Amino acid sequence: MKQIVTGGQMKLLDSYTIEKMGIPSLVLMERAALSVCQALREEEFPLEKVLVLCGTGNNGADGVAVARMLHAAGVSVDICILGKKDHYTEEMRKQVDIAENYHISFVKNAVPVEYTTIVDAVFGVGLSREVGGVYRDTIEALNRSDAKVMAVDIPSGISADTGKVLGCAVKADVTVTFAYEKAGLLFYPGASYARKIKTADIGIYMPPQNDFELSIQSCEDKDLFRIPVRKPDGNKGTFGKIFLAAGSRDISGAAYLSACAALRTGAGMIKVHTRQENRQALTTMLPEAMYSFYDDEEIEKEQILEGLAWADVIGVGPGMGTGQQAEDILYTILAEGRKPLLIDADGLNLLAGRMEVLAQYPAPVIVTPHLGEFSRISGVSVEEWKEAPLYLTKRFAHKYHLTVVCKDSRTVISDGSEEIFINTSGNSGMATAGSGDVLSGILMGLLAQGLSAIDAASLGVYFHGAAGDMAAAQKGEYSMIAGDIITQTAEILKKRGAVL
Ligand SMILES: NC(=O)C1=CN([C@@H]2O[C@H](COP(=O)(O)OP(=O)(O)OC[C@H]3O[C@@H](n4cnc5c(N)ncnc54)[C@H](OP(=O)(O)O)[C@@H]3O)[C@@H](O)[C@H]2O)[C@@H](O)CC1
Ligand SMILES: [K+]
Repeated sequence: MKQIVTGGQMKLLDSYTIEKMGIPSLVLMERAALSVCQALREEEFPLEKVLVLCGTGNNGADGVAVARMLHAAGVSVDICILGKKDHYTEEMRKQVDIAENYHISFVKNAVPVEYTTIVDAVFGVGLSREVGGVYRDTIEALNRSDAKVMAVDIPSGISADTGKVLGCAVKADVTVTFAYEKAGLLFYPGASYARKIKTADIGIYMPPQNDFELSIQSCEDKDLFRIPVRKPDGNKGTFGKIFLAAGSRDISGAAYLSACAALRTGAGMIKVHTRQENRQALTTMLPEAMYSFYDDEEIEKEQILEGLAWADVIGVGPGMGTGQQAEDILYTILAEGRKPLLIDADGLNLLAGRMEVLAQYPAPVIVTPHLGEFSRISGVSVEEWKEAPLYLTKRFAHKYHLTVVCKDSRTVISDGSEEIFINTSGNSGMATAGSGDVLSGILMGLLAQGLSAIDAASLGVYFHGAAGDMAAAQKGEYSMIAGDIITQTAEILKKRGAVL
């Protein structure tokens, strides 16, 4: 698991390290600048003629230190400072004094096209408002040049908290970020502006007890090993039983993908409750599942109650439609279910405006809305969510005691506690029909094997994205389809099994 921070949190960690631990600010800065110089070499930046563009804060001071190190190594480098002298931080003043002692060239109006490499040290985590005036003109000229661009800490103009472009922003080729990745480097469009991210250890201290309102985490490949080990003496019951209400008249694809993904993730058994018309298709495509069917007459409440009593995990929604029967099934499950419950797709649309009914549910509930559905069930507009994705997801999860998987290019997962997750696996090829049904199946499969709701959700979303990345590597982002994600799920679990 990787720790991610907001801009504000990073500033607190900087101050804590300097004031409480006693490491001088200039020492941190020296390490920061060294890591940028090292990355310039590792990434083979063309260092024939380098421009370091600096702001007046400590990001600018990092830049001046980088220029000094390049100069000392014999590189031809110019420093251009945007902003007034009286705005310099103490560190910036100091770095400029040192650079002057080295007789480094300072230029007033840099022309970006004249350089082979540009180091962007205009704004870091201290960016506080829209970028305009000379800053905007210079950043736009930089983006038009052919120079290779290295961003110091974060591309200038990107919000460290949301990844939004504040007015305009530097398009970097590589970003060296200090101590921890900033949330704004993960969320889009920030992630596209940062391109390749390298995280440098500069000696920042993370106190064991901090007062952060949010502890932001991001899963990594090694977290896949937290998928439960398979007991050699286990039987079908050991690996969990799922009751899934899915599909509607002649719509069987979503039910198939979800049920298949749950079984491929390792669930012991699944029973699908669906419309009579799907019988032939589903029993042919997935004979491994069990089924109960309903028709026009009634939703077969007895069969639902039997399924709910039998199952360890309940799922509702994929391809179910929003008609009266779907609503009756959902509300039967909400009234009678006693096991962890996953609500997806149409199940969520049926809940819009009535979220309080979930408060009575006696076991953990996971909801998996995409951003549009989240907006419908929470009343938060998509634009509002983009301004504060972490806070708004957490607030909603906390209000209704849910585990929320808010699906977007960077899915956010929260159970309302201070620990919140941003997912970084996956690709645009996964924006394909049925991909969400596969995710719901994976989450049910992990719940069935005993993971808690937040572990199943955070790990399952990462797992789904990792399988999607493998599918894209094989089929390409254009051509991959949801079934390919299930195939690759199996490949990942095969490797996981082989390590045991
Ligand atoms: N010792 C440390 O703390 C360490 C810090 N480190 C580095 O410091 C960075 C953080 O430094 P920081 O806090 O000084 O903020 P920074 O990002 O330079 O920007 C603030 C400046 O920008 C200005 N400004 C803001 N928005 C603006 C706008 N839209 N348009 C115009 N101006 C705008 C703002 O001006 P003001 O608001 O005061 O007018 C202020 O002058 C961090 O990212 C890392 O690189 C590392 O070296 C490790 C050790
Ligand atoms: K920067």
